[in-house]
Amino acid sequence: MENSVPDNFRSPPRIGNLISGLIGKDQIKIALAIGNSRLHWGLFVGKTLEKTWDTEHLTADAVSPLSEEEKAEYLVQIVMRSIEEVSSQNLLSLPATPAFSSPHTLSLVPLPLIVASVVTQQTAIWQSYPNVRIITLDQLPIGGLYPTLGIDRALAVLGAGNQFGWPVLLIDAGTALTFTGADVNRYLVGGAILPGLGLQLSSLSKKTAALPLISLPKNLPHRWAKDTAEAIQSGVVYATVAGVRDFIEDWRCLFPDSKIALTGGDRTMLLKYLTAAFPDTASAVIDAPEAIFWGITHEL
Ligand SMILES: Nc1ncnc2c1ncn2[C@@H]1O[C@H](COP(=O)(O)OP(=O)(O)O)[C@@H](O)[C@H]1O
Ligand SMILES: CC(C)(COP(=O)(O)O)[C@@H](O)C(=O)NCCC(=O)O
Ligand SMILES: [K+]
Repeated sequence: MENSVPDNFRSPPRIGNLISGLIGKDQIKIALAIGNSRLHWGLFVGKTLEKTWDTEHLTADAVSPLSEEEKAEYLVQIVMRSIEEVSSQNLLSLPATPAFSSPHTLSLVPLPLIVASVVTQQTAIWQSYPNVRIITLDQLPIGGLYPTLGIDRALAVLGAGNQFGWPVLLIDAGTALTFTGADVNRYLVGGAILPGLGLQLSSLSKKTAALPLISLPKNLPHRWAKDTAEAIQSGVVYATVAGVRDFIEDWRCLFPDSKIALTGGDRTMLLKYLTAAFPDTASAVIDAPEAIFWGITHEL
């Protein structure tokens, strides 16, 4: 996705026929969950989540020179271009009807956008979108939230609880690795935050003279490494899975029948390591890539 003002910014955007037909019907809503690494998009038709995808953050430099009107136009175009990109990959499994051929100018009919963000600078950019709603903690049907809790954590635990049942522990393997647990009354029990797998690796290389930037291993590595890259992988992976296991097992002592759901960009790798190291613990974990969007469903 473009990160600067597109060349053809002032030209009318091209719209897929399918989508343009649905716009007039007021059925499509776009959810944008802004994490610390990237933007997470969800396309809803009615209350059904049809598609999710990720893109990069927008840069403030691309947006700040624009007037308010231009910002609005630019953001509408960003949304539509993004949808076009994913829709060319077989976006909507909806039946096409003749009504879908009616032309719309998107700048006149911006799709409703619902934003949940933990990145203030990115929130500020999206506030210029003409038809935006920003979800805040006080709107969520979940008790015991503290004021600085990340909206991503609150929505994802809500979504996982609604989908799988309560109590629930939601583990988000994103930029940060977070645990968020709620009881049978949809009341926040509490949680924890540590650096995510990617962040552990990048911070080691950024804050040391000798350590290179290493990527995550494809599988559970050897624990007792004899070169630097493998030593970093071992340290990060074994310490993280041990910690994750400890949080899960402690939660299961408190709530033996609880569901445990895993989301976030590193969830597949984390689950692979956990499965190899602690199969019993891992077998209780449910893959839930869309947890935050299930939480947003409630807000549509
Ligand atoms: N295509 C990708 N781009 C960026 N990060 C990715 C990608 N695929 C997997 N990841 C992993 O996802 C992690 C970030 O998780 P994500 O849930 O996207 O973060 P956030 O919600 O905090 O923006 C990174 O640490 C990285 O290892
Ligand atoms: C903990 C987080 C940084 C996680 O963000 P993410 O990794 O999903 O981008 C975010 O939820 C946040 O800024 N939380 C505020 C502090 C709290 O939840 O207590
Ligand atoms: K996240």
